[in-house]
Amino acid sequence: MNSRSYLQIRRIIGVFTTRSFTTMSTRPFALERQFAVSAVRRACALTSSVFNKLVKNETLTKGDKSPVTVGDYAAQGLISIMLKNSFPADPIVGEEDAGELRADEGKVLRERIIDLANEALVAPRVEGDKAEWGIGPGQTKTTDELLDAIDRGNYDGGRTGRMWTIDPIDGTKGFLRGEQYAVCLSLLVDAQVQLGIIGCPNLPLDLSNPDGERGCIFVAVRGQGCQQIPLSGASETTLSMPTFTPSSLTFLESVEAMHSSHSTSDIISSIIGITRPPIRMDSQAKYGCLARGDGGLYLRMPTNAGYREKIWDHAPGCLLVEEAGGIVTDSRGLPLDFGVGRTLGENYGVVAAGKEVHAVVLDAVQQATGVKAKA
Ligand SMILES: Nc1ncnc2c1ncn2[C@@H]1O[C@H](COP(=O)(O)O)[C@@H](OP(=O)(O)O)[C@H]1O
Ligand SMILES: [Mg+2]
Repeated sequence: MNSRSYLQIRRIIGVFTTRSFTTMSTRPFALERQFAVSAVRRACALTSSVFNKLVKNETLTKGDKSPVTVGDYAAQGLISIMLKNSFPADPIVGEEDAGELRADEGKVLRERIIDLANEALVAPRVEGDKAEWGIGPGQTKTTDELLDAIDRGNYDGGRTGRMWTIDPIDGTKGFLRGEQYAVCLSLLVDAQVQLGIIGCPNLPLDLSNPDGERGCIFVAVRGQGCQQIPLSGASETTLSMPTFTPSSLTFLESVEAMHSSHSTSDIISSIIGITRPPIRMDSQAKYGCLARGDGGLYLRMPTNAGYREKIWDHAPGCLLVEEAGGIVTDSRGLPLDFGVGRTLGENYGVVAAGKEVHAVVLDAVQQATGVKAKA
């Protein structure tokens, strides 16, 4: 066989295998999963670039949150543009809206955001990316198109139909500290999370080796398990939560004591007999870590009775843990309800743990907080 016909055969095989994976797959939500991995990978590259350009190399005045604002808007714009091209009928519950950017005072931020979003949109396509998603060379968008895309995140949520949630930079405080943050996306159908995905550009693949390789995507489709995909391009692994005894648990919790009461977690921990110090980490990276076996327990105990948890802060992570074999409830033992609207409604905290220990932990949570079990 001459080299030309060999190359032609290789091309045909290549086309056939790509098509058989993307369009002939019968797995539910196969296209959505492929899309979500592509969108989150691109958004992770964007947020890493924001960190390197605007946080690491600029002297920020204390309290200056502009880099995270730029990253938040640009990443939501990027994902929303891709969603509009891919699943145009699906509404979006996104953390950001473009109101402030449209005002004259928003001009400087707006220009930075448009540049960053366009830079991310035109980056070359990699395996799994589709041109029809609006990505690749030449796919720049105008300012109005991007602002409109950001504003597509204003859906009110609810109990019926398909909808996506976007948290473009979850763990904004961790992002600014150069620690953990996550790009989070989920697909809900009739208030059930069917697909959850979070990209964690700074997360060590192995928490016990913090100087080792960093950066991964966690993805789960309901009924299809939870996988970890290294951002380096190495192949994915399926995750399952190991079995813990109550006293062998280490609990994961927020770095910010305003987001989750450290003192309540301490009381719960001593009731259970946990002796190890907590792993404190920003963002939904906690759910991904729990799914892959780090710690065994994630506690989020309310600090402010008036605060309503947002659905984009929990929908993706919740499915990751459930698909890895864990249980996620509130402090009453009820499943998190993603059908109330943009928030989880009444705030009763989050208790995420392995099947074997969840009941013991829940009992300790109820003793410590006085919250009553479900009727
Ligand atoms: N008082 C409060 N109680 C609980 N969560 C809060 C809160 N104030 C803000 N948050 C949420 O906590 C998220 C971060 O969670 P964590 O502490 O686990 O990193 C924030 O997401 P953003 O960083 O996307 O704004 C924000 O939505
Ligand atoms: Mg968030």
